[in-house]
Amino acid sequence: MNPQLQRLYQLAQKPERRIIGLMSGTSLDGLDVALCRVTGDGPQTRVIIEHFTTVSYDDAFKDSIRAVFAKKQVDFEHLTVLNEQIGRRHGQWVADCLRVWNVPADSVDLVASHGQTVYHAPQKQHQRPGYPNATLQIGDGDHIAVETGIITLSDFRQRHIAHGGEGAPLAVYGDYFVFSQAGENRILLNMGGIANFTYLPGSLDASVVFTTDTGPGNTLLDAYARQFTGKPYDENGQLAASGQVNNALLSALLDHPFFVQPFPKTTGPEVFNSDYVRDTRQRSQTADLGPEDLMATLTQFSAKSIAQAIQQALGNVPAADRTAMHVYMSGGGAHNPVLTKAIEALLPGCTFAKTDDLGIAGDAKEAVLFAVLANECVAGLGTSFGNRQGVPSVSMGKISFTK
Ligand SMILES: Nc1ncnc2c1ncn2[C@@H]1O[C@H](COP(=O)(O)OP(=O)(O)OP(=O)(O)O)[C@@H](O)[C@H]1O
Ligand SMILES: CC(=O)N[C@H]1[C@@H]2OC[C@@H](O2)[C@@H](O)[C@@H]1O[C@H](C)C(=O)O
Repeated sequence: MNPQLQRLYQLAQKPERRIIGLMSGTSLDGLDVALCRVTGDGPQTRVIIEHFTTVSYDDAFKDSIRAVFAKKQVDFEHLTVLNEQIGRRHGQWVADCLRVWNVPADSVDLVASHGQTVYHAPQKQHQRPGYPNATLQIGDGDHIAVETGIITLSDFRQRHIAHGGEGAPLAVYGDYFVFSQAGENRILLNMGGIANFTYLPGSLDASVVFTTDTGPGNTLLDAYARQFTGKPYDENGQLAASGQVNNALLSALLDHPFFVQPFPKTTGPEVFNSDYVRDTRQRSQTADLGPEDLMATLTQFSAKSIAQAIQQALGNVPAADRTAMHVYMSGGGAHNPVLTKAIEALLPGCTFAKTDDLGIAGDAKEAVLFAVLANECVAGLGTSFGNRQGVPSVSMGKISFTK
């Protein structure tokens, strides 16, 4: 037997696994690295984060990704070399982190890598007859395995699609396994570049667990903060706080087919980008809006589309479960008080906290998710989510050996 297969077989039987989860999201801010101790599987999964850091991307690396990111037409050679480059860099950064943390590579069982999404194309969006849902993450896992010397799982989204999903949101699996609480109805709301949420019933019934993207989180805020201030984001929502929401632009922004599509649904910066804002400003005759008012309006747009999606989705939840909904926020948007306060004001029936209050730092949550998915892939017994659309009952991830 290939000794690496033997190693995989052995680590699958361990009572506890040390897994590094990696996430590089749509904000292109950097690589989130979470070293986790994972025990159990499925709803018995327990995670302790031993170390967490974000390795920031330098401007040249960001620009190199932006050259292909969410673009219909790209330089194909650049995309090809970037696939290898991202894999290699991510692997090197993991090796650097392990050195800084003083953790020997051979004490780590697995790396679980999301890679970099470069294009997300659900069928509802691309509308090409005969073509399925599609999504593309690059940063090949073989490089990570070779650079770190650790067996690596990657490319998690494809099996979701092969089983009829849109390849996202995958957060639902980690949310259900790690954050479900008997007797408490929870919404786990993540606000990255794009926002999504998971509904976790206090009954713990996997067959009613629900997930969807809601639309933009920070992606538009970042694009305009970059343009207006030269900084990567609107820190603490300062610029937005100094402006007024323009209702004409807000309603025009909310008038997009994505918001009337049935749940569950996914989207990305392919749809919600500065071209969309520019066209909508022209359509609503708000092209002359100043930076502060535009930021205030875009922040309210994210808040409103998130709150609206939660309200609409909860309409399908049994009335008895709709009460006392506890929302736990995570992702970079949870640091933006203008955004979080707007959401709280729009959902007066809910209580609000952060996933940090449940023991998982909101900035680390998505990296932890991939550690949980890798744990499930090698050691999971399989959890049935019934026939819920968007939550196929499958394991995910592809395996890269180190040699
Ligand atoms: N103090 C802050 N004030 C305002 N916004 C902040 C702050 N800190 C972080 N953010 C926002 O959070 C973003 C990063 O969020 P995060 O890392 O969750 O996104 P991501 O993982 O790339 O996205 P996705 O979940 O869509 O893949 C930043 O680009 C910024 O918009
Ligand atoms: C295709 C893709 O990368 N989608 C991301 C993105 O960022 C947030 C939202 O859109 C979510 O659907 C997804 O990531 C998280 C980790 C998810 O799958 O749950």
